[in-house]
Amino acid sequence: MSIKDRATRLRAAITLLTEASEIVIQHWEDEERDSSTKEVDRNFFIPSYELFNARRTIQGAMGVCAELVLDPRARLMEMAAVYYEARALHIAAEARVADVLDSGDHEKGMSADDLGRRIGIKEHKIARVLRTLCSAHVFQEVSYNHFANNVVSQVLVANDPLRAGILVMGWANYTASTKLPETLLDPVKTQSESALQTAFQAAHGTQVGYFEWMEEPIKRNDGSTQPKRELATFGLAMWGSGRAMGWPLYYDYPWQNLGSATVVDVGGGVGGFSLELSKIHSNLKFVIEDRPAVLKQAETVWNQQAPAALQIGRTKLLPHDFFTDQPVKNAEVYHMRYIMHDWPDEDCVKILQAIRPAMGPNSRILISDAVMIPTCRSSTETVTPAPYPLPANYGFAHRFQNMRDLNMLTLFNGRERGPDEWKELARKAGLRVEKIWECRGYVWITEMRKGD
Ligand SMILES: C[S@@+](CC[C@H](N)C(=O)[O-])C[C@H]1O[C@@H](n2cnc3c(N)ncnc32)[C@H](O)[C@@H]1O
Repeated sequence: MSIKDRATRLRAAITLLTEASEIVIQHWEDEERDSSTKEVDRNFFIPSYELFNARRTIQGAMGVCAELVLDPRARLMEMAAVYYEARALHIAAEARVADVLDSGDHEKGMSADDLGRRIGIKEHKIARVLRTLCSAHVFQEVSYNHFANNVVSQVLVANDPLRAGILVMGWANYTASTKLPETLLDPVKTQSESALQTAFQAAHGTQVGYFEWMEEPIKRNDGSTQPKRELATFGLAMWGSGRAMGWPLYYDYPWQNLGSATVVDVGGGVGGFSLELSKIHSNLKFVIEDRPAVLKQAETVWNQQAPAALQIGRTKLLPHDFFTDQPVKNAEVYHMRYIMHDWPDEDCVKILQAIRPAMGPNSRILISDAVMIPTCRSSTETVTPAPYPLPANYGFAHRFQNMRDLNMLTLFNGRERGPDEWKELARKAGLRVEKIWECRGYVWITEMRKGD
């Protein structure tokens, strides 16, 4: 790239940064004006489309600046070590550091000594873990060796679902990721599309799939058994990551037009998606389908959060294996969040084919998963690309989707899919993609209808 091209790209990125920053500042000012009348809960905040675009533009422009301005060798070395940031966050979540700091003096912070004593980690070690996170703008060091929450770490306070989401990424998933390089470089395994020949099986020394493995109890030395921590935490983690990454799903699909329709939440887990949706749209009815062990947890969650829904039958819990015929016929919605990305194509087609015969003329399948967009531009784009000089998918703003895609590859030989891949899956199952609903977050909704 010539110096002239490089300068043109950098200037264009800075112009985007400046313009998008003004939109963000305008939004802050509007929010400050409104704050006297309504309080904003950060957990449930949804940006306007303008703010959403400004945010991803800023993130994308930061990526262009990193590419053009930073020393490439140093950048690669930094990237090779970035998993330590994830480890540091994991430690902070495991030890509930955000909650402990919240119980102390918010202005002066808590000394590493005091914090270390409370959480059982030696003082200089927790200080270094937290300083790693402070450099990444999570937590703040208010004076030397004194730490407090910042606007980012504050969202972890009293937030068990979000904490669970972080822990699940850091336990079995992280361990599995250590075997991804050798699994991809193995001449046999690299050709496999099987959910039973992945880095996950190699790392955990098992023959079974992720969900079955989770349900296998751990044997204690005295011969007794205990459930895996992943099993106890997974449902909560899905709820937490759904709240963190997928809140716009409730607003960017016209649920309000569905009246008193039935939403069948296929593989619905503890029903986190349905629970939140039920609070916003009070006429919708729900059937949550999953494996029996998970539905036991769902019962506990619903009894705590919305007991009346179970009592009056507005929400039903139905054990169901989604590879077998869908038992609820003619529902308006068959919804699947974070299901299809867990499975290779062949299995996804089977899951869709098992629903299709139950569908009536007004039924639709709604798939809540990421929609992958390549970094390059093409002439047949179905999704509006980011402005020049950003990569078509906003680059840095698409990194989490790419990381999740690799997480799916690691655990299941699954994948996050792009528009053409969704169309192909639908076609193979006798369905068609009606519309991809672009939501203001990491997860979008792909709507499928019967193909005929
Ligand atoms: C990634 S989680 C998503 C849970 C839920 N949809 C959500 O978003 O919170 C995948 C879910 O699929 C369920 N699952 C896996 N295999 C299944 C099967 N054969 N039949 C029904 N559910 C299954 C798991 O128990 C788990 O709850």
